Amino acid sequence: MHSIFRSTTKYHVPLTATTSTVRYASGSSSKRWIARNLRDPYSKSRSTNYRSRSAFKLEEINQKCFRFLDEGDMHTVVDLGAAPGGWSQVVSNALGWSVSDVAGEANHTFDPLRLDEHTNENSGRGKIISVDLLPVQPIHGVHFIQGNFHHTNTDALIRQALHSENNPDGKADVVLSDMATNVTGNAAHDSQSSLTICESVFDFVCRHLRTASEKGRKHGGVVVMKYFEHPELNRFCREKLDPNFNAVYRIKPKSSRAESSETYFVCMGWRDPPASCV
Ligand SMILES: C[S@@+](CC[C@H](N)C(=O)[O-])C[C@H]1O[C@@H](n2cnc3c(N)ncnc32)[C@H](O)[C@@H]1O
Repeated sequence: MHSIFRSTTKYHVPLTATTSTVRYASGSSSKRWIARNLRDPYSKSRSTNYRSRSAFKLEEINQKCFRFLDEGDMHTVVDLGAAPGGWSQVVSNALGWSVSDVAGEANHTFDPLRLDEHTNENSGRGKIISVDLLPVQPIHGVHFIQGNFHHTNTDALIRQALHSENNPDGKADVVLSDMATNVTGNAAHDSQSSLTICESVFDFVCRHLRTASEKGRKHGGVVVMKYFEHPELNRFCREKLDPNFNAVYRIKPKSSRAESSETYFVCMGWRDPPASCV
């Protein structure tokens, strides 16, 4: 069984805890945390499928938004804030790469630096470039870059990874961002960080996203980005997203905890980059 551990005050408690493991926890907050996870269908199913609960959010977004990841011409995806790798697993699956590593066995043999040698046996299409401050265990089809998304050298590494013989213009078909800074508990500070991330992701999109016309499809050139409510977000959406995409949706997946203000912008059909992008 694939189990992921979360640190509590005194003990490591498996997320896949069964009622028999509840006795290892101490303190009422640990008990509340375990009880919540036992009730949570997404945490339970995570033990057999994905590395993170977040993976279900992307699955749901994909289902609600024309299954954009399943389009046969979706080849190049950038996943920003990828650790521990749930979203990258969903994309790897959608692009037809083997997901045997989800069960753990392929982690020992797969070398992401030798993607070409694995192409035949896994028969996936395209490339997923995943970025995070934290390490991500190998996933088929994923080129992982450990670094700070805000740093120019990380951007240079992404640019380099995007360019290939099969992707000569070095553009991405999809940009995903589930990035979030550590929650401080200060709502004003946390939502300000979220706005800053959204603005940086938009700048990234300006540099790296393929347009709808380059794609030849109205909904081509897709961005999914997480945000937390902020008074300035409506302005950001009105000035940056609405004019530059053919459709912009705000989606709160069922798998996102109700008590969290996290929501996702799903932007489809990147128009020709605005003057402000240059
Ligand atoms: C909610 S987690 C992402 C979960 C992921 N989508 C999954 O399904 O496994 C947010 C991630 O954003 C990353 N992050 C936050 N700021 C970042 C930055 N400046 N550069 C790169 N990664 C960052 C964090 O390290 C964290 O792993």
